[in-house]
Amino acid sequence: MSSTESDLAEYQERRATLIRDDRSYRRDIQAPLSPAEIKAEKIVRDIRALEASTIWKQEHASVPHPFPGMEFLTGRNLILQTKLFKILSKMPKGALLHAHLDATVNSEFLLKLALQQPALHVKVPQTITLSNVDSILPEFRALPLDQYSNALSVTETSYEPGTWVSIQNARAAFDPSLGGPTGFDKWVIGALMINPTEAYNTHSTIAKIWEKFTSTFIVSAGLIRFAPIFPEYIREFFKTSIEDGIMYIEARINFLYKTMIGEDGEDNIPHREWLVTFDRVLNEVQENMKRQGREGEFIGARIIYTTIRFITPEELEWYLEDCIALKKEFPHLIAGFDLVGNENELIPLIDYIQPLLKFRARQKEEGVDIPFIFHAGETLGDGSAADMNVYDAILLGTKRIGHGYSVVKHPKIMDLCRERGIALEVCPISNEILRLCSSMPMHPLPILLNNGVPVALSSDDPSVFGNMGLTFDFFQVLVSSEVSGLSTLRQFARDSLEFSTLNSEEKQHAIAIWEHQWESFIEGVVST
Ligand SMILES: O=c1[nH]cnc2c1ncn2[C@@H]1O[C@H](CO)[C@@H](O)[C@H]1O
Repeated sequence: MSSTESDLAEYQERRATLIRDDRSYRRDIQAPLSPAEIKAEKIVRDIRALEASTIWKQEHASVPHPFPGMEFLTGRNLILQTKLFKILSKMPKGALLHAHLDATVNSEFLLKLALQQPALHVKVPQTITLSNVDSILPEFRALPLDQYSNALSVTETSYEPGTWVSIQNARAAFDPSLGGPTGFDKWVIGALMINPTEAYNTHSTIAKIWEKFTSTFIVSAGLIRFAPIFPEYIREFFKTSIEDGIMYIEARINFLYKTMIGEDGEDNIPHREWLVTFDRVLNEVQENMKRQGREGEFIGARIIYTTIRFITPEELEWYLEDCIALKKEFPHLIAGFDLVGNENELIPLIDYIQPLLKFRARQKEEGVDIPFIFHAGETLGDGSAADMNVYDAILLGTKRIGHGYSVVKHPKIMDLCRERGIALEVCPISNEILRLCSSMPMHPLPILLNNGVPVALSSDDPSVFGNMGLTFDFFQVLVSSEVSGLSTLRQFARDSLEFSTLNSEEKQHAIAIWEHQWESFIEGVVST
């Protein structure tokens, strides 16, 4: 070798060492790949490269500036056309660890469920017209029989503001100039979802998008918090999750309302009945899977108890006691406790510190174990109360962190997450739509991965964002990094089980099933 050749070789070696060192914390490069995985990895990377230079480079009438990882709501239709999406939709995803139950079922499906319920009524503060239809929100409620209304329409000038109209009537009589019944559906769906114009134009700040976001939950609560709909809603959530390759779920349920409305229209069904229903549907779905010989595809679901960060510390005590009582009665269902809502505007964890510390002691007395699984750091703030929530979540012993978007600002926290195995439930599409970043290449996920922080990718509120299942989030991540590949997605799926609240035996069982599914998936990729 001439001296320049040996210089070059030495340089290449130093370069490789530096890159290796820089990536040495990454969890996705630890396990060796099988020959089939190596092939599949290459196939997927080739397709990604091809689609980056075709689909994502072409002009499309409705997508003025396409690029891989672009704003989800604008790029969604293009994503659906890719081969990569088709492949990922078949991938076994492991567990879904971060989803708010009341935002998990396709909005059109929810509306269909609602239209079958004669008890459900709608009211509005003023007659709906062409000029206000986009800004007036429907309020839904199931009424007792003696309060059923025979008012016909919310679009007639004779409509008396604030009167209940049965949703079937309201839909049938929705004015033809507003699109008739289809116009009614469009109006309701628009109130249940965030559309691209809102996310990227009219509401494109964190404060404004949260206003719209929060309003969708108020509208949907009127439909979901109704005993005849609740079980069908959960059933659909499980069914569609299974179809997307999700085998286990830890769903956050909002227990802020202390009761649900019963079939008779009375608002008096307590939380324990909600859990009885959840358990029943879970068992039915699992039985059904078993009959089909598919029990491995759905090993279960649990609940993370949540309430909202605007209650007072005194009120929190009631919810913590409620959570303990539910855990005692349904130990297999309650997986953890969390506080949710817009961290930028609501009460920080530190203000709840007394009841939260007391919760630990109360659990000891009652002989139960309910881990905190806190939302924290879902913010752009640097040292803001929302950013500081990360410190309190860690000090309070959180098992995982919901979002943790601001964790990358805190090297010590990243070390602790890596060392103690505190996984982050990262929700890429949610973060982008809620305006923390404007596209996936701007998302801090690679910083977490390179620091060895365990990550479980999650969908958060798929019915509001339109990212049903986990395939869309996996897709956005895969097309936005050249380091990440199929083995990165494998690690997310595996870690979602590893950092779940399953006990070690259940985990082993789940991971064994998942590994089997993964092998078949890889075979499928290789043989296409
Ligand atoms: O990304 C999120 N961060 C914080 N809170 C959320 C998020 N998504 C939904 N919720 C909250 O959960 C409740 C419904 O269960 C809603 O009140 C909503 O504000």
